[in-house]
Amino acid sequence: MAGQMLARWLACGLDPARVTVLRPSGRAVADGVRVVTDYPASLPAGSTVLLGMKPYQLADVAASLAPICAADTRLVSILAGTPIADLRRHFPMVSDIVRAIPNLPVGIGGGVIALCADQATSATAYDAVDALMAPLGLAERILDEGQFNEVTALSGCGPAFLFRFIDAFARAGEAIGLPTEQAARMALATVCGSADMAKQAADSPGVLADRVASPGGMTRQGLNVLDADDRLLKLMIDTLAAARDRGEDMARGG
Ligand SMILES: NC(=O)C1=CN([C@@H]2O[C@H](COP(=O)(O)OP(=O)(O)OC[C@H]3O[C@@H](n4cnc5c(N)ncnc54)[C@H](O)[C@@H]3O)[C@@H](O)[C@H]2O)C=CC1
Ligand SMILES: O=C(O)[C@@H]1CCC=N1
Repeated sequence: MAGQMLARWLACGLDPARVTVLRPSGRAVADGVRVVTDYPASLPAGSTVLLGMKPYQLADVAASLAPICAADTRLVSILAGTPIADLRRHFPMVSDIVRAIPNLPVGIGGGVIALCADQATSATAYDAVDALMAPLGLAERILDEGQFNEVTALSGCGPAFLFRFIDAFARAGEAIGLPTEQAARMALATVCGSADMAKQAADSPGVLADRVASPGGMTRQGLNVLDADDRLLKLMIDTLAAARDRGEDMARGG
């Protein structure tokens, strides 16, 4: 995930010489970006540190990273299910901490980045992190951190659910008799065109769906299947709730 963010920042003109990536593998990241496998003795003044490892690694990483952070270090965490209070416990010397949840399309500038900060983080630092996210896509401030697992389920995990939908849509086309490749191509183009249209339309997607349906026609018959007993809605609610609940487990150390 962090690699996608960095790729977009670099594509938008970030000077690679200003970036250092710490990754145990030491594998190169991008031209001009320094990769290290161990922590430096100190961080440059006013550094912004992006935590992009797995959530369960927080304590291990903090044990080495916290001692080299200073009061002017700015910390941005993308660790799912990891509350700001946990970050504060592991990085007591850092005052500016922003919790963020990006999603994978940030790599092409079409992402969604949820942001949250507590009262200890300065407005200037929060604004700066918000501005940093601007080239990645839509940055949304979440006022109540208690909703962060819900947000993560919707926008952080969302691309996976939508990719699964596109795949199922294409396979359904194949199942009713279309050639595999053609069904995949047409399904994806239909999703992209519909998403673009929904973005530009004054009406909600719910209204647009009804507009496709000619009275007594084919679309209505299909919508009746999706709508019966709120089948699709219930499936989406169950999907997001399961993802949200996992975030709550992770916040409890599970
Ligand atoms: N995959 C996604 O769409 C999203 C992921 N996240 C969060 O991003 C984080 C990473 O997830 P992914 O990118 O999916 O996993 P990943 O396995 O692709 O990336 C993990 C990264 O951590 C680095 N790493 C491993 N051990 C480390 C250590 N000891 N110190 C420093 N770096 C270390 C690895 O080099 C690797 O680049 C997680 O905390 C996840 O919750 C948040 C939003 C969306
Ligand atoms: O699966 C996960 O836990 C992370 C959080 C959002 C997307 N990937």
